[in-house]
Amino acid sequence: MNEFRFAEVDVQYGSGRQAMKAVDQVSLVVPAGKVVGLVGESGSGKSTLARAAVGLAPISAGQVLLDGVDVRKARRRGLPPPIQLIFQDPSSALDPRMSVGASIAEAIPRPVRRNRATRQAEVARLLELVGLDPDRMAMLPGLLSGGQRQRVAFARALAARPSVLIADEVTSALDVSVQGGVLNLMRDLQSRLGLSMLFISHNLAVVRYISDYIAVMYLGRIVEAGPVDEVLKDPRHPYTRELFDAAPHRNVQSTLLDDEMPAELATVEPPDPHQPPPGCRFHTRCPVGPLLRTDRDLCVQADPQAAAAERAHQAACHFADSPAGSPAESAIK
Ligand SMILES: Nc1ncnc2c1ncn2[C@@H]1O[C@H](COP(=O)(O)OP(=O)(O)OP(=O)(O)O)[C@@H](O)[C@H]1O
Repeated sequence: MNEFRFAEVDVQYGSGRQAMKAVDQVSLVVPAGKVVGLVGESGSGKSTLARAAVGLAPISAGQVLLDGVDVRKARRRGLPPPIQLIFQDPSSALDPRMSVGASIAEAIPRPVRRNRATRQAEVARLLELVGLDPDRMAMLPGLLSGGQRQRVAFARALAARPSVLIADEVTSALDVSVQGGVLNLMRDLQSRLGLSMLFISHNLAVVRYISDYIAVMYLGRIVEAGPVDEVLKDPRHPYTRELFDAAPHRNVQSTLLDDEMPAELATVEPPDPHQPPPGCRFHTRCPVGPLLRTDRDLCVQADPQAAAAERAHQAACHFADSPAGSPAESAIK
């Protein structure tokens, strides 16, 4: 089991004129035991979605479900949190004045934690699981390297025996030389423990390496999702293509429509998230719809939704299936 799902989730910050939906109607499935990579430019709402899953950002509509059950119910009942979020900066999860062992022990469920011997044994097991010598349990986190601290943060996350891990840019603050080791550890633990994982990263090569599926976020919405190789090979949303074009690893992108894409569009600032554009949110930056002059109104007026909720590879673009031709009926709400 362990199917993890965002069902039409909204997250709103502020109220009145300051109100802003950082996450808007997001539906996304992480199939049991699989990894979904979540990408999108800065400010698109990736971290907000992650934080909403663990109760750190306010869900104003929709639900986060684990095997069909609203995770807020488990939190209210005081059960061990089934979803664990690991941040970019491991220091935020570790108290610098607490030993590594004490930090991990704090997250161990009460029945195991209560007895000193079982607690120590569990801490040692968790440290070994993340490739650290159990002797390190007496050390303060400040004496460890960045990579080792991130491993301790994993151990602490795993102490609660979660079903789902959310990793938010977990390797981006690390030295390049240790990033590979930490990534391999994550992938190994995820498959060995059968965890479902949402993996947020700016690095497409890393996402491709670790993920089974990929979801692309733009201005609070998921605009494209599907099996990672399929989406990387044949991105159907113009935003996804632009994002991939900007990536240093050009082998992940399609050249579809490149000829029609004015170079300066890539530098256009994203719209104000307090006032997202009507219709398709990407139309102010999009090189496709506006070029097909007769259909421009469609992009400005109609909000494209991904076709069928469970379709394998989907893109929320009126022209997703027919970029140079007529609008794709199935993609229109
Ligand atoms: N606590 C908050 N209060 C108000 N607005 C917020 C808060 N946290 C984030 N935002 C806003 O919500 C939007 C989404 O931010 P978020 O950090 O989720 O994006 P992101 O895709 O994770 O970006 P990055 O890749 O830079 O981490 C942004 O416009 C941001 O300014």
